[in-house]
Amino acid sequence: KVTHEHSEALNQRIKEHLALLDHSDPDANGWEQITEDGEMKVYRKELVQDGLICDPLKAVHSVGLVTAKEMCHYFWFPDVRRDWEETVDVFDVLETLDEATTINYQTHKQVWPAAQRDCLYLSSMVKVDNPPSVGDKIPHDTWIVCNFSVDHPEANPVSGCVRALIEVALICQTFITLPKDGGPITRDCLQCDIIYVANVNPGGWAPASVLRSIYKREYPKFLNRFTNYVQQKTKDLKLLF
Ligand SMILES: CCCCCc1ccc(-c2ccc(S(=O)(=O)CCO)cc2)cc1[C@H]1C[C@H]1c1ccccn1
Repeated sequence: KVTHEHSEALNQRIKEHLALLDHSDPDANGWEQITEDGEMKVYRKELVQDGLICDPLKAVHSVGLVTAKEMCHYFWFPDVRRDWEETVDVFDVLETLDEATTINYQTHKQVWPAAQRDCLYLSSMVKVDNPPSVGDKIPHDTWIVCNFSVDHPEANPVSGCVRALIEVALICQTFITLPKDGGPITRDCLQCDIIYVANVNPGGWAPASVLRSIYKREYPKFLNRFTNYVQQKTKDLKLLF
């Protein structure tokens, strides 16, 4: 459905990201694993575009106690961004396009010797109907948050920042194990499978070694911090499907 000027672009990106749900073996087609921490595996590809390091990043994870909608809600919801995002300085919502779509401006903490980066992007949370089912597991629900760079007339960029371009998706699927005793579904029955992809173009020069070490350090940290945040935030709340 078209509700705003970016609807077509958003629907196109969602379609492309959902292709990841075929759970094609991440170890295949060129992905190199850079970290493994329990259920979380982080992969990258080495990609240089116009002399800039644009390594695509992909992480797969599986966490208990939360639903796909809860994970995507807290990833999308602007009001809680500061609770879990620690590499961002300025964060503003420039425009709210509908109840699940905003246009955000943010600056990232500078990483010496590179110039500080900022991002201007659309962020939308969408429920995926009839997702491609994977193997024998049938997901209870599938949600996606898509963050991708757009222009906006009201962006008032922080001077000195280099504009980074992002293409990010968080795809979450809830799997429920019904309790043996036929009782109500509790958080212990939940398993949320996550696929996170991030394509960040730094927008200007940054030393390859610095960028690659940031990515290797920051993405696993962010995924652990964010998933722990959602488990804590939801532990005493009603399950949100
Ligand atoms: C010299 C550094 C050049 C690149 C800087 C940069 C820009 C944007 C981003 C980024 C932008 C959005 C997202 S998100 O998933 O949509 C959530 C919303 O914030 C995520 C990461 C990352 C980085 C790189 C720091 C690197 C880095 C990696 C994970 C976390 C933080 N920083």
